[in-house]
Amino acid sequence: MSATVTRRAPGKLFVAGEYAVLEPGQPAIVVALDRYITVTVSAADGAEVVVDSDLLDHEVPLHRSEGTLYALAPADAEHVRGTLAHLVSTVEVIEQLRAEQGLTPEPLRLTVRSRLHEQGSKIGLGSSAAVTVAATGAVTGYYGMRLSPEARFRLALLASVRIDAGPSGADLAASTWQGWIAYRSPDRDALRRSLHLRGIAKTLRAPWPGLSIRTLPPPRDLALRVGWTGSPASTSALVANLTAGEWWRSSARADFLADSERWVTAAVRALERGEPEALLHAVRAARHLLARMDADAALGMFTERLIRLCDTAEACGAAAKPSGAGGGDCGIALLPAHHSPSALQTRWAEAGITTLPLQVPHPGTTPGFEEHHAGHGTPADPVSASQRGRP
Ligand SMILES: Nc1ncnc2c1ncn2[C@@H]1O[C@H](COP(=O)(O)OP(=O)(O)O)[C@@H](O)[C@H]1O
Ligand SMILES: C[C@@](O)(CCOP(=O)(O)OP(=O)(O)O)CC(=O)O
Repeated sequence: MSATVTRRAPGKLFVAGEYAVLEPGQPAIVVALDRYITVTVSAADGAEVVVDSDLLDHEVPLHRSEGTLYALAPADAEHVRGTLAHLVSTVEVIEQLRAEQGLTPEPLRLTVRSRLHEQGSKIGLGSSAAVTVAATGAVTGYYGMRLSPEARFRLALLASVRIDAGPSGADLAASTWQGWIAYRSPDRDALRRSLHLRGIAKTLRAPWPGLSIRTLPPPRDLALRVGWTGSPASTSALVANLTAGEWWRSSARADFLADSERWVTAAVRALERGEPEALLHAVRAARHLLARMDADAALGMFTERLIRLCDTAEACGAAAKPSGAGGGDCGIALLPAHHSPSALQTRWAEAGITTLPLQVPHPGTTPGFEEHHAGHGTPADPVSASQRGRP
């Protein structure tokens, strides 16, 4: 009998700095929420790797060839680079790291259960990050690799970058450390090049200029409320539109980045100093900045429903904004303690917005994340970290 390892990782929302954080070194604030994806790894039977995800109606058996996973059944090939892409890339990255150290892979069975979807539809809390972080923890745990949270975060970002160097990784940081996080992204294109040129271990150990991750105190005297528009949005389509458009190459982008840095920094300072009024002001400024960018770039971030979500929350005394890429998904409101959450919930319901009953989990208390630590620079050396064949 082999050991079974289970890890869970939470979803997240952006508080400020979305889009700007795509630029290496630009800051954002993200927050983890208490809806999780759980990944369990055990010994596979009948195939080298078997994936059982609740996004598919059947298990997918895979085989390995030179560090890459392939579907055994031709009909499953689309899933390997589609629905299962994040899981598959995570396993490949970890096994390639082990291969660089002369360690052979084991038969693996991955079982994935998500609370980040409702009736097969994502609710906009970052399921790709949660599944990648949970799978990184479960697979490295199964292989007996004792890695720091930063090493696991870096592995998760490399798994993500192999699929698409676009995403900033802020969601992976929130999912890894939980609580409120200040994040600046590394250059993901450079990481991708480094993976090709130098392999996994050297890339993990190298400095990642631009990357910074810091835990923040939660806001004082303000409640975070989450409103769901009910319509899923495609982050990758919105980001692709923005980066392909004229605005991306205009001077307006540089102004946007400077203003975003200013307001995210103000929000970070307000959190650190426990100044609710300053935080509300910064969140409102971040909303208006995004609205201007949206109009200038003709992006489609602020849908009618997201505007209603924000305006209704403001009328109830909160500061509100869309969270993340927009175009649907969720918005957030920071509601001063002396205002009624039930009044906001009622007004949101009248405006067609569902209040999601979410809380921010306390950092470090969730099984699977041993430390409440976020740092800069290089992680604990993942290569010399103790590794066994199987626990
Ligand atoms: N339950 C799950 N099982 C396997 N993979 C998942 C699961 N949930 C999410 N994923 C991965 O995350 C991807 C969704 O990412 P994305 O479209 O960016 O949504 P989100 O905004 O929720 O992150 C899926 O295509 C899949 O690769
Ligand atoms: C535009 C962004 O800065 C924020 C997107 O945030 P979302 O929360 O919309 O993303 P998903 O996790 O895919 O739901 C892109 C990024 O940071 O990668």
